[in-house]
This record gives sequence, C-alpha cells and structure tokens, in this order.
Amino acid sequence: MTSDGSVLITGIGTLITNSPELGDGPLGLLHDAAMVFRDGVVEWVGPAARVPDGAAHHRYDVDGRAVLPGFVDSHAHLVFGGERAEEFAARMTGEPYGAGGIRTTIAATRGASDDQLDANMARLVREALAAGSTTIECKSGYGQDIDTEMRSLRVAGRHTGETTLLAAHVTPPEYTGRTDDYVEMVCERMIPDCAPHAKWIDVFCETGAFDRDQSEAVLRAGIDAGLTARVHGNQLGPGPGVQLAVELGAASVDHVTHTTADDVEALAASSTVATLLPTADFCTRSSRYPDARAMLDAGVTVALAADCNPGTSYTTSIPLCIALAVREMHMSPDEAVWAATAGGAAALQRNDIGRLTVGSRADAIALDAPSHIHLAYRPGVPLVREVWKNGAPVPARH
Ligand SMILES: N=CN[C@@H](CCC(=O)O)C(=O)O
Ligand SMILES: [Zn+2]
Repeated sequence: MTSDGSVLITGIGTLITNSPELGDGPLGLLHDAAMVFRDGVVEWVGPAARVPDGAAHHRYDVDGRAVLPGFVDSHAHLVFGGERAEEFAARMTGEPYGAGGIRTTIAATRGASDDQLDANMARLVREALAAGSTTIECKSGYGQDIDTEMRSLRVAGRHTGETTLLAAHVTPPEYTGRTDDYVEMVCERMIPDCAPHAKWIDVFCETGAFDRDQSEAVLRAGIDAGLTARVHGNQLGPGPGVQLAVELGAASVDHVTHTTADDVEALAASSTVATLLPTADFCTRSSRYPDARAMLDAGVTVALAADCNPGTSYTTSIPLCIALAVREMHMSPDEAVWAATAGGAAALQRNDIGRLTVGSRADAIALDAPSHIHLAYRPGVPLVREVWKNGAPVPARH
C-alpha cells in the first residue's frame, strides 16, 4: 500500500460485488474487473478497461483469479477453554449429541484465565481470517455465571465488534433442576451487568436447554437492555425457536435444521434471517440438513455460518460450509456464496460488509481459482489465496 493508503487491484477474472446494479445476477458478477481501496473502504469498482486515470495507487495483479467480498461468519463460539475430541470420537461411534456436552466446556472455561481465553480466540480468529472470514461474530455462553460471561465478552470484544451475550446456553451445574431460577438470575442480574459489553442477546431454545417461555423471558430482558435478539433454534428437533425469533423480530434464527412448513412461511414473511450451520449438522451426524431449498424458494433470507465451537462444529471453514450447502442442501454455488457473504451481513444487520461496492468496507478475498464455483467444486482445498481486511493485505498464516 502507498502512503496515500490506496491500492488498485487489477487482473480480476471474476468479481462478485453482491450488487445486482453493478453486474450479472444477484451476485452482481463482473468479468475482467478492477477495484480501488482507499482508507479501508472501496473507492471504485468496475471494468478493468475503465480504471480511473491518474491515481498513484499501489497495483496488485491477481492474475485472472476470482475476487469476492470477505466471508461474514455470523455465528461463532470462540471464547472457551479445553476441547472435546473424546466426545466427538464417541459421537462418531454412536453416541447422540445432547446439549449437556456444553457443561464440559463451561467447567473448562470457568477455569481458564483471561489470557488463555484470549490466546485461544486469537488463534481461531487468525485461522478464520486465513480461510477468508473477514468478519466474525462471537458469542459468550460457556460461563453461565456473571463473572465468566463478562470475561468472555471482554475477550471477544478485543477481536470483534459483533459480540453476543449467549446468556441462556444451558443450565449450569449449580442450578441443576432449577432452570427457572437461573433464568430469573439471567434476567435480573446477568443481562443488566453484561449488556454494555454486547451487541446481541442469544438463547438456545431447544429441548434439553431452554423452553419457549424461558427463552422469551431472556430475549425480552436483553431487548429491554438495548440488545438485539438472535436465537439458536430448531437444531435437534422441531420446536418453537423459529416462531419465537420471528415474533420478537430477531435478526436471525440459527441452525433451523428441523422446520415445519409454518416455520418456513413465518420466516418468509419476516425480516429474520435463517442462518444455516451445515458443519454443525455434519459434525453431529445429524439425521438431516436444513431444508435450504424450501426456505430459498419461499423467499427466506438465508445465511451460512461455520458455528465454530468445541462441541458441534470445531471448524472455522466457510468454504467447507459452502461445499456442504451445495452438495447436501441443494443450494446453487451462487446462492451459497451469497449466503456466506451478503447473507451473513444481513444476519448481522450490516450493510457495509458482505459486498464490494463504493463505500463498503474493503474486505475481500482472492481465490486460487477463476470463479467462486470452485469453492464447492473443489471441496477441502484451501483456495483462499489473498485476504484484504480494511483495505490492507492480511499477512500469510504461519
Ligand atoms: N447449539 C448450541 N450451541 C452450540 C454448541 C455448543 C456445544 O456443544 O458446545 C452450537 O451452536 O452448535
Ligand atoms: Zn451456536
């Protein structure tokens, strides 16, 4: 980058802008394109033949590669201690996944220092960035006491502005058999104390976690404290999570693996994004994947996220999510890439990311491939070759 903070990217074989006004289809696809970043935002984007004259940009030639907005990973649990490889191995030999595994991580997280939590999160954020995620949301939720939830949010806030108080993830051991008492403590004390450190409030509305009334109480307390709702729902079986999210105007309801026709209809008529987490279904060997086709065909806004966490989805790979979404959920490569970029931005209610248009954040990736289709066509191959965050190249990962 030059001292004026600008960079000209040339030689873009295909550019996804996510602006239909700029190019073909919903992805706003341009061929033989170029782009100028200045001071962290996109200053110009268009055909290579029409690059504005005279600007003393640093030039970066991507040699015919595909360039996309950086992935927006709108669902992650990155503040935790320990790991659960043994639980995963047991699951792969027949044990079912249950919400109770979360308690293992609660114990490890409570016992970890801030520095340990921070180092673990930093490692995962670096990993995600190298795989193309230039924005990542992060939930607390492995404390389930005020002190550890607060510590978790502080750590998360050092790495992302998208911090979520997952106040009701599972009833912690000291409240066993007293979930209503836990919910009361969350509403009266945890949320008021922790809200200044979070942007979002989240609950796990599921059998074995929190029921509809308990989830609603937590979400309403969060909303009253100035947070915006998002919901974990319909992951392990059908349930009230989707309807609750829609009723409360949640930004997103996440997982949505088990939905009814009424759920899909309600989502389609709402502004709530359905965030699908295919790597969680893959790693828990779920009986099914979300019915993405029904949702898309009904007009639901769909996002894809990696749900990085030590229990159900210990991956930061959005390219893997895209490959699963295409292969297992019958999304087209275009739909999957849109969902992982503009869809993630919609789930975070952001219009400055997930697109490459004038004024948007200069967060972009170049693939070692001529088109975005290769993200699904070449599963498991690390195709993300270059990453720019706020207009600056991200150093290669060691
Ligand atoms: N479903 C709830 N929470 C996490 C899993 C947490 C865990 O098992 O540690 C998820 O999004 O998949
Ligand atoms: Zn989650």
